Amino acid sequence: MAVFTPVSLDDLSGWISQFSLGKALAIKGISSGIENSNFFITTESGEYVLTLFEKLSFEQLPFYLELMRHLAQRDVLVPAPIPNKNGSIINALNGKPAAIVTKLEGAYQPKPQSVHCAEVGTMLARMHLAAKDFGIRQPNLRGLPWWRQTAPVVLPYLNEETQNLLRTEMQFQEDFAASDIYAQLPNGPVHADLFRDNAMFVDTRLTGFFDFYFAGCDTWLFDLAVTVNDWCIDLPTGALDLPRVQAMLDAYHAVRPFTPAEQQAWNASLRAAALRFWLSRLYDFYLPRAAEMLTPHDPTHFERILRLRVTHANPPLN
Ligand SMILES: Nc1ncnc2c1ncn2[C@@H]1O[C@H](COP(=O)(O)OP(=O)(O)O)[C@@H](O)[C@H]1O
Ligand SMILES: N[C@@H](CCOP(=O)(O)O)C(=O)O
Repeated sequence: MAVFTPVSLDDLSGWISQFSLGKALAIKGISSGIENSNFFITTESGEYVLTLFEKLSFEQLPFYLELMRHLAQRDVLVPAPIPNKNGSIINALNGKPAAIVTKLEGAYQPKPQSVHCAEVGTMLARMHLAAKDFGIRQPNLRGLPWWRQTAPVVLPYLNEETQNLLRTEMQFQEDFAASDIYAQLPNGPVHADLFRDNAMFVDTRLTGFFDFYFAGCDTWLFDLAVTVNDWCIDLPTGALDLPRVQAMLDAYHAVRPFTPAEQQAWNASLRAAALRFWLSRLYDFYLPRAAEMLTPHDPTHFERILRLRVTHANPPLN
């Protein structure tokens, strides 16, 4: 897995002349992508990542790529899209919209420690602040309206007790989204999928966040909750690891202090973040797309996390 649309060095050599990157020297498919065709490319100017978008269209892509450009220009560590000589960052290659972005150094950290979580907390807060004045607005396409559509579709596949959990949580989240507290939460463009496999490290130094293709406008707290629910847990049980949670929250707070409304909304946001990925994993598990070649992610992981966030006291925001 998986390069869906092949690109040869010959294909690249002609196409790359529209950029000021010099001649193409090498191209190598990246096997780990699941949505797009990704390649490491080497040109006379250095190493980059080339992505051919398999599902997102020319009309949909500007939100994601312009957001990355906006963030990179403000020194947030994200891949910077490279413009062609006309300034365009999205250009057709082999029939697909394509983009070249800078290559982040390092590798993803499968077993993050507090030091990694602190780096992520700092950069996440910087990213939220830097995205505040981004000009394009798109809602989180995996937000409450999508949960409303998806919950009834997956419910028939669940046993009665699990159906109850899903129904109860949906109602809880409807009430939360309609509350005065929710209306006071700061929001803006967020990554919305900042799992440990979407950030690169060299040792303990964060080199950047990538895979912005679930980004959209949502509360900053939701983004932090998604991140904590993946980076700061014991993977087999889903239980929060307090030192890592504290490291991430402290680092975030030092850049962008939490508001009183956020302190009250933290628990509900951790639950919302668990629900979002439980639903998408249930959907992919029970209703896989026809051409899907992947083993779907385990939905019970986020069911466990949701149950824990509902029943256990979660560390507060300070
Ligand atoms: N800018 C980048 N710098 C370095 N590596 C990258 C970059 N973008 C993607 N990659 C590598 O490509 C892999 C697949 O990228 P990803 O965005 O997850 O693809 P997909 O959206 O197809 O799932 C990542 O796991 C990472 O190893
Ligand atoms: N992080 C999500 C899956 C999103 O897919 P990605 O590989 O493109 O990040 C999950 O774990 O369910």
